[in-house]
Amino acid sequence: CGEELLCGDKTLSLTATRLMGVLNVTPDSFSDGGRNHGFDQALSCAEAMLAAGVDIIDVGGESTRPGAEAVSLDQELDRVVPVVEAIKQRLDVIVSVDTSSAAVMTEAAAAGAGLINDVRALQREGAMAAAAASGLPVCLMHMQGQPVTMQQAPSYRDVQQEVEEFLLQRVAECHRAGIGSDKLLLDPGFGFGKTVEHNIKLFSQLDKIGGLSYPLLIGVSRKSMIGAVTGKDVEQRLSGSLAFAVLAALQGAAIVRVHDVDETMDVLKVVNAVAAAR
Ligand SMILES: Nc1nc2[nH]c(SCCc3ccc(S(N)(=O)=O)cc3)nc2c(=O)[nH]1
Repeated sequence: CGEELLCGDKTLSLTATRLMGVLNVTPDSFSDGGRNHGFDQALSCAEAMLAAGVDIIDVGGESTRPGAEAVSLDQELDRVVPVVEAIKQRLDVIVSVDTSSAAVMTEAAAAGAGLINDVRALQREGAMAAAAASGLPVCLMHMQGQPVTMQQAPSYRDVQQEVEEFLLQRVAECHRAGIGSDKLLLDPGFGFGKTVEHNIKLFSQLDKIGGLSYPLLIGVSRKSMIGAVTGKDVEQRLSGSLAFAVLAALQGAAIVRVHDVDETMDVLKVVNAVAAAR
């Protein structure tokens, strides 16, 4: 895959595994017990993440955890756009917008977002055109079903093959819309319509998806697959999350998406230092 990603007015070097910090601006985000990230809290959180060394801050206004209800477009716009704008104006960091809605992509791009992170891989009405018009790089993620029901009965013939086929299909659609390969990242979507077994199997074969020669974005931080393996609940999943971050980086992930940025930054510095010495 290319060595650099053009993210609006900033470039992201992909020669080492990069860090994306999660900034939930939803009242019921899954990992912080619903502590409502108001505007001021969001900004100070963003500052702290930048101080920790994150390369990207991912701003999401729709909770897409299992069982999450849909959010209105206006709610999402009100939550996301002011935060993207403020971070862009005050901090020197790439802002990604975690959205599936065309209008949020357009508004966030105008407000300075440098990356579109769509858990629905541009399948919503108008999303493909909005992403193409923004000129921004896009992360295409696999999800089976929709958040409200996706964990009820996930099933695959061959999870790795089906996720790969889906992502390649979305890549072809992007090419048809004029979004070049240099603007695409792929993501298997851990926890999005998959059992723990599906997630672990998928994780063990990351190199096969990475072999598609697109940069991979990996998001397993604090997810239930860690809980299943360690027996720990969501506040106690730091060690498990760090282990998965190391394993993702060792398998060539371009970006890891995490909540615990301080700790993961140190882990990636160690992994990248050893990788660079090879
Ligand atoms: N590209 C990308 N964007 C993402 N945005 C999110 S939000 C997480 C929603 C969630 C929470 C918890 C579980 S669970 N049941 O596995 O613990 C699943 C999904 N995640 C990702 C991800 O991975 N990639």
